[in-house]
Amino acid sequence: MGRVEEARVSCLNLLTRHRELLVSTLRSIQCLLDNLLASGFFCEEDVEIVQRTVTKANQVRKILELIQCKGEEACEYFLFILYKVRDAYIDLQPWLKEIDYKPSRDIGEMKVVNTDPISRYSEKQRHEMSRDSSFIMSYGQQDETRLEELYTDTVMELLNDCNESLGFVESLDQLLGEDGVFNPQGEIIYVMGDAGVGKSILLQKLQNLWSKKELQTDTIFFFKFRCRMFSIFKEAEQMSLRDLLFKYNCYPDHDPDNEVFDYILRFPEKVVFTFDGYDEIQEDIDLTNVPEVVSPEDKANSLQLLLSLLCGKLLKGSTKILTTRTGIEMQSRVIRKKVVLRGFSPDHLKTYINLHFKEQEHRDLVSVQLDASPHLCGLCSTPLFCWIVFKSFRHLHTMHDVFHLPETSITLTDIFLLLSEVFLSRLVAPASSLLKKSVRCPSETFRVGLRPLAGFAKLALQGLVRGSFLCSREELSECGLTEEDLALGFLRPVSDFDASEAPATFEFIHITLQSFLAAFALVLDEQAPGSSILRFFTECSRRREPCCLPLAFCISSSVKPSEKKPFATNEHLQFTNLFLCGLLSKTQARLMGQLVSPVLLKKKRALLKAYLSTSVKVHLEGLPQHTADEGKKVHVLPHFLWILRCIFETGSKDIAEMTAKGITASFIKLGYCNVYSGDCTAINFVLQHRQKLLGLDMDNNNISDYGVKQLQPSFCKMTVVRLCVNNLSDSSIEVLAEELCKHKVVKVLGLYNNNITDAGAQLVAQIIEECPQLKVVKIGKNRITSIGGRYLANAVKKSASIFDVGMWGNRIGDEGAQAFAEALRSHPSLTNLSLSANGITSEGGKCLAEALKENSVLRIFWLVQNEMTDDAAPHWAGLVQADTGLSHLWLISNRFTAAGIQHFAEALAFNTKLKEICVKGNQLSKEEQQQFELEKRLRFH
Ligand SMILES: Nc1ncnc2c1ncn2[C@@H]1O[C@H](COP(=O)(O)OP(=O)(O)OP(=O)(O)O)[C@@H](O)[C@H]1O
Repeated sequence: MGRVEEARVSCLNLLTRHRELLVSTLRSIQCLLDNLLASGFFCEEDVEIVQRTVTKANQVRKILELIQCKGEEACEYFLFILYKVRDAYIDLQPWLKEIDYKPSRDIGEMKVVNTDPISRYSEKQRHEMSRDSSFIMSYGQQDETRLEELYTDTVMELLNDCNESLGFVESLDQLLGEDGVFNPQGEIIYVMGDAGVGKSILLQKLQNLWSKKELQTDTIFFFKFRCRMFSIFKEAEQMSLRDLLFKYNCYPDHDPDNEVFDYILRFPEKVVFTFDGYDEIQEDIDLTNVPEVVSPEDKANSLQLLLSLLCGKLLKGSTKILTTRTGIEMQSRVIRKKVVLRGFSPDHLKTYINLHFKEQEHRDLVSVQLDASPHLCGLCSTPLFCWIVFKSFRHLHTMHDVFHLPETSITLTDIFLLLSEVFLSRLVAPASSLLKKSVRCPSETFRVGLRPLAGFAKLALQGLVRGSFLCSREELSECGLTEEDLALGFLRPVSDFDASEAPATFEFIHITLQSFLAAFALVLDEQAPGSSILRFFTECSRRREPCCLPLAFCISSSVKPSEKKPFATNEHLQFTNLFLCGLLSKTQARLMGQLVSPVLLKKKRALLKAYLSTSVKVHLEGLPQHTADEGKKVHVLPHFLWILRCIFETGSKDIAEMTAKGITASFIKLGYCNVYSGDCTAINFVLQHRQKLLGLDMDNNNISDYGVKQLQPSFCKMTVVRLCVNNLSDSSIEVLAEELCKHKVVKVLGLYNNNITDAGAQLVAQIIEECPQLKVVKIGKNRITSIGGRYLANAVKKSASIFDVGMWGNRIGDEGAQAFAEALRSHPSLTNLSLSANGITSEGGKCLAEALKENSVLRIFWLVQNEMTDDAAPHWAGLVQADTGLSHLWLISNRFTAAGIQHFAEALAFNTKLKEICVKGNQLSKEEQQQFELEKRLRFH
């Protein structure tokens, strides 16, 4: 008997032998019946017989009975269905594997149609998601762009739980994968980013890829939610998990036995959720009395369901991507990995220009204008602002033939005025092509559009005061807005899950636009007392702790949120303040003077000026200061940055001058303040008025080369320039070298963890050589090889001021080490040097040890994570024995064995100055390590 024949025989037998298993496990009966009928193994009557049988188990028994009567081929086809429709018969897959089921050639050619509810539901989701995600949101339903025609990658950085960089995400697949997971027990992929940086678009792209099966994942269900949607559900409305998934997302058709939901509960790892805009959850939900949801059947408040999903009380193991504005904190224990979006890099920006403008002429025009303005480039690194600028450029260019982007000091207010002008220009749009080349006159456009503009502004302000991003038709008409006004583009409808009626709920196309319009309302309001323009300043200046209460509540039910507004984030209010400053600036006086009484405008401007002139001083005085080597040092809060942004927006030199005077500290720490390149113009705007020298620590921000260019005029007074972890390339170092070498006041230069190569290292070497006060240089974790290492070592050799050099995590190798050895021989000032993680072997190590014997100044030396072996050990032991003055020697994680380490142990007896020598992480057993520690202790005490 041939193999095929054998297999056939075994199929029939198999069904008999494993009948019990099949009866107890088989689900999705309908799919079996559909295929057996379509293939002709069953007739209509067979199907009816099965369907007439009452319980599922009996239905399976009946099918088996019938199929076995039909013979071997039918039995094999039956198995083939189980094999082909994997998702529906997932429980039987291990069994098929165990019996080593392989379809015969004949059967393998037969058709199997997947009519299983689970697969159908997945297909339905893919279909709907493809439809919903294919276009970038429609602005005023006037122009839609296909996602794939405009989507451009952005910079995505992985962070650990302490917000330290773990590198960059290279592809969207990687976002879902294991890279950067710092807490495997955590459930949430936490994506943070500033306003308009592209969080929603990123999710949309993921959804689109999944819908086309182009995302590397074996998940079969995808549920997308916008967090602000949870405000649509009435507080009193109780719903179950099933409702949330099916009623408010996508309904499974033809699923009489609830197989889809059962499947989701059984295999949560097959489900992806995206929750967009955690920061947008509204504030007035009282969580205190809501019970924790742990059962998928229980009804609960929708927000409670959301929180239970997020922290894994429901559907544990499902993939959850949550986006939020930067600054909203969440407990690390529920976070699996953290990603921060940094916007467009210069290369991304180029790609985006090419996608956005089809005409080469426009591409060239925009590129030239951008190249001329690093400030504009900085703003355009935020995709939303970039989109507005480009869209306005295109629109105004077509309408008026010639249009240039605003040049030097374009502000965010300018950008949103431009967007409003584009929207309002629809009211004055030329009817004939003759008028097409009309002269652009923004004030006329705003004057004509004042009624709807004032209406939208009022609506925006009302929403902000209420803490709401959504508005109803009634609210629209209360603000005097008509159906036609909707077509201007400021608002878009929100799906309220009842497609049968005209949309009843609307939202502004972007929250930042709502903030802008709210500021407009504050300026336009002639009734309220002038001082009411400052209402949001007062609210924002109150210091808040980062909020993570809702999830604390989820993790431990004993924690009760004490604050009434647990989700509050005030960023949209900060934006309103910023736009207020812009609208009241002198630059906009002509435009605004046409819309509001000039007297009132003047009064409001005076109030604002008085407030801003003192606010930095007041803010700084309220912060703890301490005195360090560099003088009075203060670590500011992000609110400080907002004040600077506001001051820049006013464009007032007077205010900037007063602010600069108000900074009494000589060292400001702006680390982890979320400074992005566009902010550097604001910082520079104030700092250029400062007379005295200043240290500025801007480590761990998102400054990039554009930002450094913006700061150029301020470097002349900077004694401390700390720009670690800021995505800088060599072109930033060019700017620094030019300025720092010219002014020679710099004492500390921090460039750790950027993208500096040998060319940049050569420029840093120049700074070391030419700046006589420079003491500290941190340039670790860049891309410096032996070439750059040599430049730096030669510069260090010549410098008489430098005492601390950090080179950790480059690739200078033995050649670089040898150059440093030369520099170290009797160096007069260097006391602290790190050459850790630089690929240095025994060869380089020996040179360093020998050179150090002639140096009595160096105190601390780091050679951690290199590749030295035992043959270098006697040289280091010799150094220890020479008792040069070295107090700390770190040789952790090299390749010394116990034999090598023995040299150190012996040398210790001759040393009087060493306070620490650490050799952990070498090739020592636990006992050998303990022995060394013991000998160390004997010597040190
Ligand atoms: N990767 C991208 N490629 C092309 N355009 C983008 C990209 N990201 C964002 N945009 C543009 O910027 C606009 C705003 O982006 P998005 O709504 O995703 O920002 P966001 O980070 O969610 O902002 P917010 O926090 O204020 O809600 C988009 O409508 C789109 O025009």
